[in-house]
Amino acid sequence: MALNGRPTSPTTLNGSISHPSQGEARTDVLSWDSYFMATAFLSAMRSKDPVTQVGAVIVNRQKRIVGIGYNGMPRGCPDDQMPWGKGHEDPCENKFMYVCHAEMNAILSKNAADVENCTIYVALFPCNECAKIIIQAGVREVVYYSDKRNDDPATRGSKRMLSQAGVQFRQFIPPESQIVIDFHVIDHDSRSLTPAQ
Ligand SMILES: O=c1ccn([C@H]2C[C@H](O)[C@@H](COP(=O)(O)O)O2)c(=O)[nH]1
Repeated sequence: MALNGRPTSPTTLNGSISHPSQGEARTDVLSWDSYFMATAFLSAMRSKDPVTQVGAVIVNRQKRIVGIGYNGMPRGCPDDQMPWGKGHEDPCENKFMYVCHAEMNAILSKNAADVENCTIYVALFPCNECAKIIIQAGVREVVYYSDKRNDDPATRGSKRMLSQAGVQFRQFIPPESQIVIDFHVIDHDSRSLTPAQ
């Protein structure tokens, strides 16, 4: 079964289809791209933004995660005391004045000396301000999921800068329609992640 060319069966923690016998390695595991993009979306689930939740994950050349973030208020600015709307005539009453973007948070949270030559996985194509930070940090590749703002000046400017700076960008096309973590089907008592049969 396929939907828009994609398989419809969800990828679950135990793998979706094959059940190799013991002694054989599982083969239908998540690809690296799916793994990191799913992690970016998991991070986005922490965002308090009521409209758009963005997650970002930075991965080095050894496939290690060296930074992760989501869009949110700056440290020390309480979420419940900051504005989350965007329709106020006073810019200081709109979220845009304050929210730190996911990409910036991922870069600033790095647990490595730097993020030179890393890849950043992002739920949404980075805006122009994030592109500046990505370029200046030495990130060499952007993998994005949504390009829904491709007509916005912020996205057009971003693509212009990334292209000029030699930062590659490509869209992630998910090979699976879902990645499911269903705690109810995970067998607590088993040493494998295979649900109880
Ligand atoms: O590259 C980006 C662009 C935007 N964000 C964040 C900033 C805001 O919290 C939302 C966008 O809000 P809208 O109400 O959808 O305009 O997304 C980001 O983290 N990275």
